[in-house]
Amino acid sequence: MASTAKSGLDDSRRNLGSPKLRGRENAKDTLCRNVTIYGKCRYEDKGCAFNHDPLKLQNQNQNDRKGLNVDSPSFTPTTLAANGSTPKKQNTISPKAVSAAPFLPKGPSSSAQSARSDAGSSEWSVAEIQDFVPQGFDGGQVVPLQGNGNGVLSPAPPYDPFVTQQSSIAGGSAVAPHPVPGNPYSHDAAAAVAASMGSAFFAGQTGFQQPVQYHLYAPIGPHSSNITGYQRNVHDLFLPNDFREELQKKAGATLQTLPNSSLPAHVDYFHSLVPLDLNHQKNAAIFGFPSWVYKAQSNKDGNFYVLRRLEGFRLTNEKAIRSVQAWKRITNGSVVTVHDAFTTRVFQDSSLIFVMDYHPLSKTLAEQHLGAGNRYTTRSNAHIPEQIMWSYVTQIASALKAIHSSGLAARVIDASKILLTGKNRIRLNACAIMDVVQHDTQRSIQDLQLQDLVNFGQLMLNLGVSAAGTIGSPNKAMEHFTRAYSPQLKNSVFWLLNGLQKDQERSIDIFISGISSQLISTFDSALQMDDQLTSDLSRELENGRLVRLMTKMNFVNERPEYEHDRQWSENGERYFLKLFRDYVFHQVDAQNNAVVDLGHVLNCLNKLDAGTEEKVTLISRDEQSCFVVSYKELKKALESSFQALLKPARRLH
Ligand SMILES: Nc1ncnc2c1ncn2[C@@H]1O[C@H](COP(=O)(O)OP(=O)(O)OP(=O)(O)O)[C@@H](O)[C@H]1O
Repeated sequence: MASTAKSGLDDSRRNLGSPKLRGRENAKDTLCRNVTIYGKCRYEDKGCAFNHDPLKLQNQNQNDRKGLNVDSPSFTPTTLAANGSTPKKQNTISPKAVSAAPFLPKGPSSSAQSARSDAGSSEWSVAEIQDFVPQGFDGGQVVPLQGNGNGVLSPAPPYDPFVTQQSSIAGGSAVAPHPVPGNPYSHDAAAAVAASMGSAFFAGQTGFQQPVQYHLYAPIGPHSSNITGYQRNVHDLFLPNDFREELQKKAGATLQTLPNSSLPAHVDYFHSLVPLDLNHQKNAAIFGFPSWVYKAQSNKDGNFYVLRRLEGFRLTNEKAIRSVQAWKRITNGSVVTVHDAFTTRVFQDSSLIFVMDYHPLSKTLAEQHLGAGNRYTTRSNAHIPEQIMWSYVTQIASALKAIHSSGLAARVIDASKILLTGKNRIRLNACAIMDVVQHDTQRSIQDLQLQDLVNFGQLMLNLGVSAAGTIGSPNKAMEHFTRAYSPQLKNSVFWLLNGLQKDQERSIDIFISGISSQLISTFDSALQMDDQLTSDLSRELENGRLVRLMTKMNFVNERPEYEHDRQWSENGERYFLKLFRDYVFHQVDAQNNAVVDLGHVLNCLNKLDAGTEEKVTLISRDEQSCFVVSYKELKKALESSFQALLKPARRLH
């Protein structure tokens, strides 16, 4: 870190956002952005005023900085008292009297060890904070994230994070594949890091070392589109839009409330009931009692559940409701989990309530494919493709396998009681209910399980012929199904439909063995989906890290309670952090327009998080002071300031 007053200002300021001084006369000192992004500039010989030789520019920058860098002899940081007392306050910021310099300037060769011991002597000690020690990585794998990170302005229009993918690609994205001088993400930097750590790192393979090199964006595959680095854009850094939208809508639905509702305020340990039924006409065809479905929040854990109410049910046998215990143990991806069951009189009748998992914005298969309800389905039923039929078959088979092997039977396999909770993701929704309401059935469990298989076949048949409208006889339906689907699917469904014939042994296990080849392909689709989600998740991982970093910065910057405490806000580490905040977020272009460049922000924050040796020139708002600090020093400053906040006893007053 170095500071200087006006003397060396003009040279260093060229790289920063002062509109007054960043005119075209300085363009020769600025690397042309076309060179950065495309490797060359078409207008190099046609009057482009910017610099086209990165090497020359780098040398020149190094020469320029000699008078204004961490090695500047004029810089003498005032060390703080060894006993940790408050350092003396200074009236002005001058290179000789800047009062809070906890870290001594380091050359690139200084070791992490010595940096720690130096820092340890001051009030702002960060001895407990580990220096960033870069670990080896394959720089060739990394697509560098590089916006306008060095503060250089170029003739290209500023990067607009809100542009669409196509226009961003055409106009040059904020993400460029070419390494720039001093870029820690480049292959060269990686090689230098590896070299500085010695060959032992590679030869010895000492294993994974901490802290990890976690500031690099390593795109996690598989990558379906074959695009090159410069075509990547800001959308690649976040969840895909449609996925994000889906999650946000689901979150919105989960939090939806119903003001002035006539429903009871509390049902046992639940409150905030919102009805999910689409129609007011209830039929009792399935359970023998009219049923109502509500979303509700639990008092116990704050989570949202679905309450299915069976109106007018009178519990006569305690054992009946205890049968739900066995259902609570069924955890299967294709079954809506049952949590509890109880009776209540808060609806002014005797009602039986089942507590189930809530899956926001789900529809029933009947609503999706059979035209039931009118909220979602306005068009005629579409033919369900064979792949989707197999996906449904696989999921229901999986659900039945879990249920039957627990000695239970689903008893209701009906399109209106199967939930579609995501793209082609279905779950059996009415489990456990029949075991309570028809507890004293005379049918054996084997019989009920065989009936499950028949109901399963009937459901698939109904779904398969839904596009053909009402088909009179079962034979006609089978004919239609035979024409519409492959022999393997037809045979599987017909095998299920014959379930009650005693000519051969039947069970869900036998059925599953029969469709094993389809299971494998559905399993593969599920794995691919899993890969896709992992890849999407990894993008948010980096964003989460940067949010934490920005939170830290904002905790430290410009705290109102320290407004008049010069030790805190206008001197030393906090002052650099404040200027750094301006450097990251508040730059303006030559026309005094705000630079809205997400690439620049991410670039700076990642370098800060990694604590790179790269230096950045910070200028005060009144343009009276200028500092050259490395990201490593900024990182230390941020950490020590944050640690100081966490230790009230050590605060300066
Ligand atoms: N566990 C759940 N999570 C989220 N939504 C659910 C859940 N269970 C049911 N729903 C929704 O509640 C609504 C009503 O469900 P219900 O099972 O009563 O279907 P229905 O079409 O009204 O059938 P019926 O005419 O037999 O009552 C459906 O839109 C369904 O998507």
